Amino acid sequence: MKKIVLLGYMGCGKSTIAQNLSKITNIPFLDLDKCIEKKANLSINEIFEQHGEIYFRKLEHEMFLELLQSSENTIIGLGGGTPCYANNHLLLQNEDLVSIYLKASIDTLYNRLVHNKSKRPLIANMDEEEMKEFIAKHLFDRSFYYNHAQHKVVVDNKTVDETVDDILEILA
Ligand SMILES: Nc1ncnc2c1ncn2[C@@H]1O[C@H](COP(=O)(O)OP(=O)(O)O)[C@@H](O)[C@H]1O
Ligand SMILES: O=C(O)C1=C[C@@H](OP(=O)(O)O)[C@@H](O)[C@H](O)C1
Ligand SMILES: [Mg+2]
Repeated sequence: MKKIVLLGYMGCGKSTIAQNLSKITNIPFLDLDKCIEKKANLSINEIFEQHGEIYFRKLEHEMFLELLQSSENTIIGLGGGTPCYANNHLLLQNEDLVSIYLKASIDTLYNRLVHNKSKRPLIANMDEEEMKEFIAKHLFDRSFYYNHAQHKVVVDNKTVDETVDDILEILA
């Protein structure tokens, strides 16, 4: 069994879907952000505030490598920016893993993130108008990296279970 890596923009459902996929498959799930928080003993917000984004990206790259190098079978939920720094996108094409881009539209992302921004330092201080514009531009910039995933699942208008089923079909 290969490691399963879920990627995509903030709010596309990486953490939620990884957790549910884990319940169904009995494959343990690791959230990259949670692993970074545990190792640094700081929340993602605190890392950004106290050390800045560049430092966070360094920790993120190191933790991604660490998780990939472990021999354990796992489902890994990345952070939204993980594929976009330190050439992490090239690791998505490694044959030892299955990488899946959870693709969501700007509207889906906006509707989820507008009520869920406080723990996401990149958008935490934006008003609604700013956020919509930011997501549109940022998603466009990042799509190049997300498109390095081996597989893509469109998540718009799907329940968690429906998205999990789509992933199970890829893994079958
Ligand atoms: N169909 C769905 N699939 C995934 N998440 C959903 C869905 N509908 C609503 N949500 C909500 O959207 C948010 C997705 O956030 P999260 O799983 O943390 O995404 P990510 O880790 O990609 O940032 C959660 O609050 C989740 O409850
Ligand atoms: O898109 C990003 O650059 C980030 C996404 C976050 O993860 P989620 O996508 O799970 O919110 C977290 O890693 C950090 O706030 C930066
Ligand atoms: Mg997450």
